[in-house]
Amino acid sequence: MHTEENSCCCSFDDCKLTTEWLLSRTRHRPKIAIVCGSGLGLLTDSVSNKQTFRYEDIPNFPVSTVPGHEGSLVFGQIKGKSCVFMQGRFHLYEGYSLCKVTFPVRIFKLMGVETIAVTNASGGLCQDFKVGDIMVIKDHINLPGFAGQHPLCGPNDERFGIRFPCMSDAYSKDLRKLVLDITAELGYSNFVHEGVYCMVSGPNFETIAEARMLHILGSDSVGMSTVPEVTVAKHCGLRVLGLSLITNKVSLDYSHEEKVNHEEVLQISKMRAEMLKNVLVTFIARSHQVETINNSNCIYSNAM
Ligand SMILES: O=P(O)(O)O[C@@H]1C[C@H](O)[C@@H](CO)O1
Ligand code: HPA
Repeated sequence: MHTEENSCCCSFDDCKLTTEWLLSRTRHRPKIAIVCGSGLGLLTDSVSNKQTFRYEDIPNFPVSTVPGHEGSLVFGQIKGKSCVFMQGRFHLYEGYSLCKVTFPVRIFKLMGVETIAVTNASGGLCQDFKVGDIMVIKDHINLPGFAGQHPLCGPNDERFGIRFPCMSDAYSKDLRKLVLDITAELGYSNFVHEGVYCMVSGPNFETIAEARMLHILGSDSVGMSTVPEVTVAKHCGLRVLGLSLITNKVSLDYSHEEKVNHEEVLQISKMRAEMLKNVLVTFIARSHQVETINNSNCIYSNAM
């Protein structure tokens, strides 16, 4: 039920205030935003002219509570392109509403960002995937959304986007093609796949029966993030790229003895972050090759 109490804590005015706060403190005007998944904060290593804001210092921003999520917004340049990195994201299981979880995406939109690259760590359900592989997300299943945990529930603010956004093309086909070309050029093709990501709320990892169900439903990997951010990004007309690092194989078999844990997820992420960074650096340098979309969803058209 929608009441004042559970109404959106991130109104357009809240977003505007945060955006103006940031724009008045940085000269960077990024067109690309990158969300770093668990253990993937190292993706900012190649950024020059860095300017970092701790989340706790930014008005209205949530703070990171999960190990492997540093909690900083990093502005800078990669190959001359202005970008902004979320070094650490927010999750439903931390107790944040999905409105808070996705708040930074709307800030990026209001700052003038056009493309968002969302990364995550996930468990591989597809039996062909190996630990350390990269999955280019081609589609997702919003499992919490089926149960009403959805970032767009509540009054719709048309300044961000339309009431009933289409999600059949949430992950830009052109950006996916660009990344597949880049990974081929880098010689990574053997461990890069396209696939479907399924979001669960977490924080527990899946039971065997749940994992089997997700696999039958068509999920190639499972994780606890990304989908709300992508949904809000698509709602406000951002171009989306999603990259998932397969940090563990999800067990579909009761005889499987290995037990997944967050430390292992972080360890694999850190091991493979360099590879993902090479992909993203080239992607940032070349993303202008893909035409900017005609943003028909969002009437708030430019940075302030
Ligand atoms: O932020 P992401 O989706 O990369 O984090 C994954 C999902 C959980 O937060 C955590 C489990 O180890 O990693
Ligand atoms: N399940 C859910 N989330 C995850 C996993 C997993 O196996 N690995 C990393 N994030």
